[in-house]
Amino acid sequence: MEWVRGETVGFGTFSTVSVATNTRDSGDFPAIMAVKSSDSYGAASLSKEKSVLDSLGDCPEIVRCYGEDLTVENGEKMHNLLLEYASRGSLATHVKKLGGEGLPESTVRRHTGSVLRGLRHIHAIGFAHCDIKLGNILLFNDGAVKIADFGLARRVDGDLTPSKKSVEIRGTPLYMAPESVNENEYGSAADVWALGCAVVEMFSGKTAWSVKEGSHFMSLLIRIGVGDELPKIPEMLSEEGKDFLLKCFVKDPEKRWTAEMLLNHSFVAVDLEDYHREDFVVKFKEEEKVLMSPKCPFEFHDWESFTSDSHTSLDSPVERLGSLVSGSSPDWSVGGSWVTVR
Ligand SMILES: Nc1ncnc2c1ncn2[C@@H]1O[C@H](COP(=O)(O)OP(=O)(O)OP(=O)(O)O)[C@@H](O)[C@H]1O
Repeated sequence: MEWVRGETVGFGTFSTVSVATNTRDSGDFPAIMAVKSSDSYGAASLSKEKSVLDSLGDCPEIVRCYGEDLTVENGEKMHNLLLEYASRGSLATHVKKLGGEGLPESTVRRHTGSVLRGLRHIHAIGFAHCDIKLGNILLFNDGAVKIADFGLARRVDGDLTPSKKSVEIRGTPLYMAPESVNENEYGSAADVWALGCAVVEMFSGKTAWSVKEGSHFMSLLIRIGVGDELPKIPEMLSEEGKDFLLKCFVKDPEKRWTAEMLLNHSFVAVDLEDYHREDFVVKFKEEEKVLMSPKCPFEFHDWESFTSDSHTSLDSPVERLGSLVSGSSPDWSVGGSWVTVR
C-alpha cells in the first residue's frame, strides 16, 4: 500500500494519529484512512494493537485495521498502523464541543447499542478492551460509532487478573471498575462498568464521578473500590436509562449484566427508525471548562489511560489502596505505556 501522511487529527500518550491518503487507487483500501504512528518507544503497543484487531476480525462496531507500515521520517523510524478513518473524531471531542450539555437521549441510546454490539463481539472472541471511554469511541460521518484503541486490550481466557501480587491501574481511573481497583481484575465485566461511565458522560456532558480539581486520584479509587457509592446517575435520564445504568454499576462483577444481556435491555433494544437523528446538526459552543477524562497521572483533571503497578504483595483492597495513598507523594516513573508507582 502506498500512502501519504496528511494533517494530524489526534494525540495519544505515545502515538500521533493523522489522516493518510491512499495514493494507489487499487480499490483494496479506502482513499482516506487514519494512520496511528509512533517512534520505537510505542512500537510494541502498536504491534500489539494490530494483533488484537487481527484476532477480532471484521465487526461493524470496531474500527478496521488495514495493515501496518514502517517509514523513515526526518531521519526517524516510524511505526504506522493504518486504520479506518473516523471523520468526526472521538465522542470525547464531540461531547466537549457541546459545552457541558451532553447528547440527546435518543442519540445516547443509539451509540450505547453500537458500543454494546462491539463489546459483545470483543468478549465473545475472548478479549477485554480495558480502556472503554469516550476518547476511544469514534464518530463517523453517517453518525455511526465504533470502538477504537486496543492498545490495552487483553485476552482474558478465564484469568481476569494480570498480576495478583501487584496494584495495577490499567486504563483511565475515572472509568475503573471496583474489581479492577480492589482485585486487579480486568475482564469483560470491567468493560461494562466503563460503558456505564461513558453513557453518563455522553448524556450529562460530565464525568460519572464528580471530583474536585487537584484532588489525589487515589481518593477516587477508594470511592470506587470501597463502600457503596456509585457513579452519579443523571436525574434527567429516563427511567429505562437509569435502570440500564444500575445494571452496569453492580459492584459485584459476577452479578453485573453482560454486554449480551444489556443488548436486550429496553434502553437500547429499540427500533432505530423511531428516532430522529436530530443531533447530527451539532451546536458547536465555545468550549467551557468541562471535566473530561484525565490526561496524565500528574494532574488529576488531565489523566490519560495508563497502567500503574505497585510491586507489593497485599491481600485486602484496603491494604492495597492504603499502600498507595498513605505516606509521602508517590515516586512516579513512566516506562513503555505503563506508569509505575513505587
Ligand atoms: N481511526 C481514527 N480516525 C480518526 N481519529 C482517530 C482515529 N484513531 C484515533 N483518532 C484520534 O486520535 C486520538 C488518539 O488515538 P488513540 O486513543 O487510538 O491513541 P492512543 O495513543 O492509544 O491513546 P491513549 O493514550 O488514550 O491510549 C483519539 O482520541 C481520536 O481523537
